[in-house]
Amino acid sequence: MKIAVLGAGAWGTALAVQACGRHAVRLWARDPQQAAQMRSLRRNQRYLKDRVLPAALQVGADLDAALEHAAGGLVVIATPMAALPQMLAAVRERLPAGTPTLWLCKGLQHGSAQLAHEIAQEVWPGGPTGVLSGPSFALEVARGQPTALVAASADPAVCQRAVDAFHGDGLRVYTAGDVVGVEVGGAVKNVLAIATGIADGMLLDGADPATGLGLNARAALITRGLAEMTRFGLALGARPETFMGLSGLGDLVLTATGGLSRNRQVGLRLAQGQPLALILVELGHVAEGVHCARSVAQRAEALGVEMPITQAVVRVLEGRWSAAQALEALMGRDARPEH
Ligand SMILES: NC(=O)C1=CN([C@@H]2O[C@H](COP(=O)(O)OP(=O)(O)OC[C@H]3O[C@@H](n4cnc5c(N)ncnc54)[C@H](O)[C@@H]3O)[C@@H](O)[C@H]2O)C=CC1
Ligand SMILES: O=C(CO)COP(=O)(O)O
Repeated sequence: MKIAVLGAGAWGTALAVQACGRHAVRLWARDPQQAAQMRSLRRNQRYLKDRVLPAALQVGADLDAALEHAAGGLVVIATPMAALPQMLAAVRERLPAGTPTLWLCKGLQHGSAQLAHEIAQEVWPGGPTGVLSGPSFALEVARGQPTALVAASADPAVCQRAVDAFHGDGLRVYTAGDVVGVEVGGAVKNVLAIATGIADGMLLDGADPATGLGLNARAALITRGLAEMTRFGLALGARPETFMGLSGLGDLVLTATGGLSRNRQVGLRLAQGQPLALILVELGHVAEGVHCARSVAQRAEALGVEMPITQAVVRVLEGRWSAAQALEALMGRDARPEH
């Protein structure tokens, strides 16, 4: 199969590397200098430096050439959420016959608070599109470590194309029809990973500094966070079982507890009092939870859905609350039935 991966960050590079053993893969980087460096060093020095790029992987900065390569095969949009509308518009314009297209980004659009498939409905109505999500740190996939993903689309043929492209060689690709649920899981888990990072980074008198507020607190945040994610998703029309799957509980556990998570790292450093702007510069990668926390909170509020952990993360990100104030607010809420 001919595959174009649009976006040469950590995740796009990892999936391109994974697929190029069996398919003709072309990886598009928006920066010509980065593309040239990747071709000469056979490494993505900026975003995924630990993995040598296989000789078979083509890398370039010509978007037209990448899309032409993928005609009739598969397009994978691997940019952050912010670039999704322009990427979808490019695919629609340059591949008018319609080539199956998946996005990997996890979030809600800043401002409009739209999920990815809602953007696609506007930019490319009826296009053969879907989402590929699930618990997957790029570095582990690039190293060939076992990983399970889920491809979701209203069109089963798009899911099948994702399976044909990526299933095998250490990757399992499950399929689903619940696009809303899969996208909500991927977006909200990033916000919750910031929350657990904050909790794990806080210092409490008499507690082990290595575990911050403690393991009990972390488990409570993950569980109550899952309840928030599920409430929000159900209000948007998702199916409850999706939140027990790879893109819900699976990705939440990975990102909230895994040291490789950028969103978790943001939380850990916020708890130490570091300024957000500095954290983001030093991170050098996108942390989607930072960009979408406010959109999640706004959309939840409009739907009448309570998301107290998300609200607390928004206030900490915006500098309106310290980590200690967020803790006090969450622990001070009235008692209630669990379900
Ligand atoms: N890194 C990971 O382990 C995983 C990441 N994701 C999601 O995939 C998306 C991309 O993440 P990463 O590759 O890790 O990010 P990254 O920060 O490593 O790289 C982002 C890439 O997108 C490019 N980019 C940024 N703005 C762009 C624009 N306007 N137009 C074109 N390209 C643009 C950058 O040049 C860079 O190549 C995010 O939504 C992330 O949440 C999903 C699963 C795993
Ligand atoms: O989505 C991811 C893993 O599934 C990556 O999470 P981070 O963006 O927090 O690193």
